[in-house]
Amino acid sequence: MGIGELWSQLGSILASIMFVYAMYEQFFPLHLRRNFLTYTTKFSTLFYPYIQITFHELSGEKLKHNETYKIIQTYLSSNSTKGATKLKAEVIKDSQTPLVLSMDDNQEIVDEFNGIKVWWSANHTTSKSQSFSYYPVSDEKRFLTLTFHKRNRDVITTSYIQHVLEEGKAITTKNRQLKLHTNNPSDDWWGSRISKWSHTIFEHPARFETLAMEPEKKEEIINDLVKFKRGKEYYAKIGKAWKRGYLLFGPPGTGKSTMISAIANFMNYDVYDLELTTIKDNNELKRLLIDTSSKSIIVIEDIDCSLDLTGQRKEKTEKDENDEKMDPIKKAEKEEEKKSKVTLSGLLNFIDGIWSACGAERIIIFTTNFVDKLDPALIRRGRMDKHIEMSYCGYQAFKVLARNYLDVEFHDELFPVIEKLLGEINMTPADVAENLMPKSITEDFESCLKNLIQSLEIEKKKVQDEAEKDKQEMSKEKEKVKTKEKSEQVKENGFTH
Ligand SMILES: Nc1ncnc2c1ncn2[C@@H]1O[C@H](COP(=O)(O)OP(=O)(O)OP(=O)(O)O)[C@@H](O)[C@H]1O
Ligand SMILES: [Mg+2]
Repeated sequence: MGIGELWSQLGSILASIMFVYAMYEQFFPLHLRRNFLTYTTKFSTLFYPYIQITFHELSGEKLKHNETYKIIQTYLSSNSTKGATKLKAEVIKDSQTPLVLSMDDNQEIVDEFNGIKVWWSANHTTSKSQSFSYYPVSDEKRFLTLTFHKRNRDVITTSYIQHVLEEGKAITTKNRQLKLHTNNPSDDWWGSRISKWSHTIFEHPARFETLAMEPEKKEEIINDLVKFKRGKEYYAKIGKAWKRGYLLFGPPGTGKSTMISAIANFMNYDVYDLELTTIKDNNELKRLLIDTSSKSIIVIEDIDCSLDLTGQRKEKTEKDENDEKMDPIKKAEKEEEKKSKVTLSGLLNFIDGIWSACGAERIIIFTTNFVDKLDPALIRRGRMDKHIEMSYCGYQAFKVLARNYLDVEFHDELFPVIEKLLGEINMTPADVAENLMPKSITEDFESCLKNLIQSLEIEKKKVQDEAEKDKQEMSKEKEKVKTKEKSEQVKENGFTH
């Protein structure tokens, strides 16, 4: 029997004595009864050296589930499996560890904080009231009791409870299954009953360890993210909303989307994939933002194709040139997007307007293939705090892919050849990865490396041929100019040399 339980039993004995006393109350005058009660209460608090705090499962008039109770339960579940002898198993929704063990009723566990011992017990009471109510009320009321010594009152009520809540929240976040949200077309937002976002479980396997890029650059991004995650006090101190913007830019297939997944897994954040095309106006954009949760990444992919944000300060010829380079799917999407009335200023407000500070710990990521074409206002520092270039595959990035795809760290003969070729040829990590992938289960790693070398050589030849062609055309062009100049000279002077 734990100390908390012992004292609560002593309390019940005292209550029984008082009950017996009440039965005989008619034999005692009122003033004597009052004095007796006052002195017994004083007596018990004088000698009872412990304080108890209870946390109820249901709270408020409508008996809603109490968030604090759940958080404490999560905190205790990581300790209770060690301390309690009777455990309760529960299935938790949206958790990576669906079966959670917690201490059963009337069990007690001991916790320690800065050398101070505290006791937690799980209890319940069963009410006998049968009153009719519109809100179905459970007869059983559960609560957790925290017992500690009076002398530790300050530490427990301030630091310890705070520590329990923070730890509990962190465990909940860690065990939580990540979600990928996409915005529903506003025509479907029926009043407030249909959610603005739909979600699915986010299970992308991308990690920073499997992301192919230069190690120093990767390290820099990881450090930036860690600093951001731990930056609650810092952001409060400098008076800035706790959010950070990343702009990922680079050619198709260099890993921008993969990087977003790696960031989500690393930070343990939900992803909100914002499809601007289905948003009718700035007001809808604002409503969507308000409906996102903290600890999340809001992503706008291919911002250059989203709306006409890029076209506002762009000359027509440049635009046409981009449209030609763009793949047909993106082009069709762009046409569709023109229906939306979201404007550049609406988007800027979305990023750093006054209501973008509702909720905290959020990362906003834009991706683009054409960074130079974006409106500078959209990507200036402070909005997009970090600009990350995702580039063609270098040797270090190739080594990561070779490890991922072939489990090979080095090859004396083939790695140096690949290093040289990657120095000469631009190939995206997506293409390198495709070449490294074994084409059959019998294909060995050497053959895959040779496939890559072959593709790089074909690419090199193509580049050389094109350069040669360009050179020839240039000299033809020069020749033409020369001949033209000569014939003009002849016309002017009326003779030839
Ligand atoms: N840096 C990388 N590291 C690991 N894998 C990569 C990397 N870049 C590309 N890949 C591989 O190539 C595929 C395509 O990459 P991804 O979709 O991330 O490119 P992207 O830059 O987003 O392209 P787009 O501009 O067309 O959207 C990925 O599924 C991944 O397998
Ligand atoms: Mg992408």
